[in-house]
Amino acid sequence: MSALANHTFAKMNGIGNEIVVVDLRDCKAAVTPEDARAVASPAGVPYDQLMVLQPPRLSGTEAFIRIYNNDGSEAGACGNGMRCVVRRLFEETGQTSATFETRAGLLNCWQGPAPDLYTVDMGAPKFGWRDIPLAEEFRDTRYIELQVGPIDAPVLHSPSVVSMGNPHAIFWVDDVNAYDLERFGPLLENHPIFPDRANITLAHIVDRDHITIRTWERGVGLTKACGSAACATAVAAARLKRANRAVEVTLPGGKLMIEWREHDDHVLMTGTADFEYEGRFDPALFANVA
Ligand SMILES: N[C@H](CCC[C@H](N)C(=O)O)C(=O)O
Repeated sequence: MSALANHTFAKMNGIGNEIVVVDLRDCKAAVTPEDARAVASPAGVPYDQLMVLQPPRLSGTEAFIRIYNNDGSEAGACGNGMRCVVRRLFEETGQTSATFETRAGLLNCWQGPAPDLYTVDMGAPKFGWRDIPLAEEFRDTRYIELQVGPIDAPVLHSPSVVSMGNPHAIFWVDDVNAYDLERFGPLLENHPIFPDRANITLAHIVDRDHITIRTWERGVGLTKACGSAACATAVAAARLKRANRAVEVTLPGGKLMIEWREHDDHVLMTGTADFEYEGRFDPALFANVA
């Protein structure tokens, strides 16, 4: 029987990124990729990421969080999902700050700078080709040799690559809506240069304080928002010296404030998180899951 059968969940969203939060801290069983796919099935609850709270493994942390994409794959980071988890927990407990463990490391989160805003310290970005990871060595990950379209007239080319606990490729363009991301997204997500696949973002630097993005998410597809992509893009733009270290990022579903802090190299992501409804998983959903 699935750990999720009959369990309650919260359907939330982080500026349109569809999130399901499940608290399994009272339960030893873990969620499997098959469970995650069953939840995403037509009879289930539509989501981009399923955020599962498991019992804490480290003292001082609230939970060990596992993050599933709707294809059942697991992600090391999900910025929008973390804000949803944080809002849910803070409303239950009255806390205003907390630390969580994810596969990518420890995340400090707090309410603020306004009551409806939540900030996640996403940790330090990584730029090494093995860290991202890339299949072969690239010394300068500010631009890598990768393109789609005709060889002498590429449609998209030379992305910046960054790990925010998950892999991101950012293509710099003049208009994020001028490209068929549904067509190029899957090609780039699954390109052999990305052994763990990658989240694919189109980014337009409006000015030094403002960037617009659109993202094809690994394991999901087009989403209204991807928090870690906003972080990766802000960092990549600052690294190219084309934007300030604190920027506003506009995504199809809303906006996020991103700051790449100088003193500790950490990236802070601030935005809203919305609660939609609560439910209980129908055990029939998992009938075919071993
Ligand atoms: N929506 C997420 C990212 C999900 C990550 C994922 N698609 C992957 O890396 O596999 C965010 O707000 O950061």
